[in-house]
Amino acid sequence: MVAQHDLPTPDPETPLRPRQPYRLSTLCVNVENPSMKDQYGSSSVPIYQSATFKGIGNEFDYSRSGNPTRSHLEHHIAKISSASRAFAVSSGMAALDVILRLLKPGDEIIAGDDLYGGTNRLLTFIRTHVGVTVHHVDTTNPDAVIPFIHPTKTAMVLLESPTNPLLKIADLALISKEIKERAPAAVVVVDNTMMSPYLQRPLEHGADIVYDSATKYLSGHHDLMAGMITCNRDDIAKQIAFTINSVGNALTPIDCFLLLRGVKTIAVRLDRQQTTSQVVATYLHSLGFKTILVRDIHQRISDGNGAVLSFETGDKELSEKIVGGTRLWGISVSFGCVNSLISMPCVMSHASIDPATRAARGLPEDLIRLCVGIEDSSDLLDDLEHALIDAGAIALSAQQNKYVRVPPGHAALNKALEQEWFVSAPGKVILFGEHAVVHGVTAIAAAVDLRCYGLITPRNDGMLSVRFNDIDNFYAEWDIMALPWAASTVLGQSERHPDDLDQQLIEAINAGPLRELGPEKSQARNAALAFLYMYIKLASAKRPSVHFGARSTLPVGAGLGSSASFSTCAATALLLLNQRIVIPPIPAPVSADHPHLSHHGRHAIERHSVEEANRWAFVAEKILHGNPSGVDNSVAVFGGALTYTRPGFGKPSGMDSIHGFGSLRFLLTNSKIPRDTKKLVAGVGLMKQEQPEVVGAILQDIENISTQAKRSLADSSEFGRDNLLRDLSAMINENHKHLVSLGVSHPSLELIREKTAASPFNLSTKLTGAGGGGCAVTLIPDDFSDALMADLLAELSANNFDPYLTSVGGSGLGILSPYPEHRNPSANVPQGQVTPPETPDEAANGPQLGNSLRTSFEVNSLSELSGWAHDLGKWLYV
Ligand SMILES: Nc1ncnc2c1ncn2[C@@H]1O[C@H](COP(=O)(O)OP(=O)(O)OP(=O)(O)O)[C@@H](O)[C@H]1O
Ligand SMILES: C[C@@](O)(CCO)CC(=O)[O-]
Repeated sequence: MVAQHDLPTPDPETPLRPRQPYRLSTLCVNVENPSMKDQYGSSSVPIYQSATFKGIGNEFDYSRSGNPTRSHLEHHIAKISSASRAFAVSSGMAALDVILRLLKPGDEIIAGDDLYGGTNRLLTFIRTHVGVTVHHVDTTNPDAVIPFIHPTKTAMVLLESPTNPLLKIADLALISKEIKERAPAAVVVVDNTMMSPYLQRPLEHGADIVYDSATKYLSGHHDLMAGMITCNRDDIAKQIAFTINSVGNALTPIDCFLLLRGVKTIAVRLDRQQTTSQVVATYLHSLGFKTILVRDIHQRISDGNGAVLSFETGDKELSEKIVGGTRLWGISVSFGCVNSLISMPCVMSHASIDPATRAARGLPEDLIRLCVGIEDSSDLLDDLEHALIDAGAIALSAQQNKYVRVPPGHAALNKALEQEWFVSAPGKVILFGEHAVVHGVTAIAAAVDLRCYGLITPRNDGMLSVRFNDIDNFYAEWDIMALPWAASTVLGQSERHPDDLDQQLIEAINAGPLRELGPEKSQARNAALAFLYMYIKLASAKRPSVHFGARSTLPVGAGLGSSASFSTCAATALLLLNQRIVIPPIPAPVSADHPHLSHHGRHAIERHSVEEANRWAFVAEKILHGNPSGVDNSVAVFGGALTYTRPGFGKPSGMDSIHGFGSLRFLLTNSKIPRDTKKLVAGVGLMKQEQPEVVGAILQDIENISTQAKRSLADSSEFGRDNLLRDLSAMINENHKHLVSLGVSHPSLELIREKTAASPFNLSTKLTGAGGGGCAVTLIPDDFSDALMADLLAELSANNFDPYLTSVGGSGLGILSPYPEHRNPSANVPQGQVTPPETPDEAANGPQLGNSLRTSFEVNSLSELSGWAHDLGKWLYV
């Protein structure tokens, strides 16, 4: 029914091919009004920015009563709304106000129960000030409306369909018919803002008056406020024109111009917005969020679903996080703009409805409303996904290789930026193949029962800090914004670190945050460099303010892989913080008798996460060691005992776990001679360059030892325990000799060898790790008596060495479970605001967070550390 204001369809050129009337999307673009031709033929309707018009008895005299730009707009909106008349006023609420002035005291209104908050507010006002009765009814059910219809008193029925934000649908056609039959004088009024005339024209379905907040889809750009009223009844039109003229709330000429301009693109905007909102709804639905979509009856009445959708998260606080975490989706009330918007109706657009009424009307407090714009749908999904991840609403499941919804109760656990992450990794002993492994030879190594621990604690002051208790209690802090971000090449969220270190970033860190650390602080400087390098590479998007602390029960720099276990802790903590790895939601236990996470937490970290941790630990090792083989970090991450062959030497590489190692007893003796792995490794490299044949032969011999040791360990049950121990002893001596030839022993290590080899001990010893000092490893036969051992320990201690009996092959990387049900409530964690006794000055230590593990972590004695960590709760291991 667009007859009166239809664009003239040209006469048929031939009777055989008559022209069709223009379709709606064409009508939307053509704003011409044949009866208001512009005197200059302007293509765009001019703005008649004039309050008055000269002359007597002309069409326009005063802009409150009429203005040419407004007439043009009203003609156009009537045309696309199947209306005979349209009126432009200053806002959607002004439109409703004008319509409600049709009522008189004693009249009754039947209105929906899920109305826009502003509509409710105005209805409440007229109820109390005008004496009109308002019945709120579930208009999705026409049967619920009928009992409230009074043949004479019902003066108006006010409908929204779909409703905002619950998208409830009213059968406009059926309700209009029922009303006309039962209360012929009542007018049916529809708020069509959610649809716009492009998608729904309620006048075609029996409504008497339709109004739109033209601030939304009609204009489309959120750059004006306007309301449109359309109708087909002259009697009503006359009253509306009278009210607008009397009240003076007609739309200004410039806003009429903007609205005319905006409406021309409504078809393309809404077509795209609808397509994208379908994509977004499908995405949210696939993640398992309760997503509200328009459907059913609506299909019969409208031409589309619109571009507003809602979803529930199950947790109001979580919803607030998601809404606050988007960047492309602007947090804003209102909808219908070319830009996408996100909001929480209960705290924003519908906050004016009291919570009890909201609850009674079924408006969930956690509901998130999405108003889809015309941006690229991939960008919108990407932004939404980031917000869901950051809020902890979804998490990566390596098993399913996709993001999955985190059960609402557990969402808080994955708020990685807000919680502490406590990790640990073991040191290692290399039995065969150190140094040679750098040059492609297979090494045999195992985890020892001494560990490094790393703790990341959130700060909230834009600072980043580290404390290395084991390195003269080193503490440093930096302003995060002042870190050399510009020097770093950015890595995508799932991108791997390239093989080569970013030298530009290393130089920038050394010249910037670390510039004041002289050579005497090289240990702390290197550790801080590795940490800052990974922090900048991994945190470029979020830049969280945190404190990182590392402590080790391992001797630092003594050949037991302290750097690899430190690297593993720092890398893993940063990966967890930045959600590059996640601890997947715990599945519900199958039964009380078979809870998950048994097996002492083993295999509780997904493979993909473990490999990612190992890759980044290797990056840190490169910073600390220059040219590491990767054996140390692989043991620190995977634990157990393994053979390791570095890639790139034209033979099979990788690692294999070996068994039979765990039953062996070793004595580790720290010579306490400081040395530098980086220099020692570089020294062997130089020797290889200068004497390739000599070194080549040594490397080949070490390879033979590793191969034979591996075979002996694998076959030990067949050849007997005694043979195994004898073979290993011989190979230990032989491997050590080769290390001496490579120039990496030290007189103190030779002394340890001499002492342990002497009668009555008769033991085999070799240096382990990089040598040059550090530790020696001695194989202890099964029949070595306690008394002999006591003598040996006394002898070594008397020579100022630190002997230590260890077991090997234990757990690799561990992460303290983030799930509260795994935490030990009786663990010694201080409550409330705490200030460590040794570090009273907040300025020098950063602010302390309540209930943080940090204080205990830093002040516990070294001997208490591992017991305390163990008692905190369940540790998840590789
Ligand atoms: N607990 C720790 N806290 C801070 N930094 C540490 C810690 N443990 C190791 N590091 C870093 O690692 C460096 C020690 O690495 P180095 O390679 O010299 O010893 P190692 O790893 O124990 O020996 P190897 O590599 O021969 O097994 C330290 O100088 C420091 O930079
Ligand atoms: C010396 C070395 O072989 C072991 C250091 O623990 C170096 C390495 O493999 O990276």
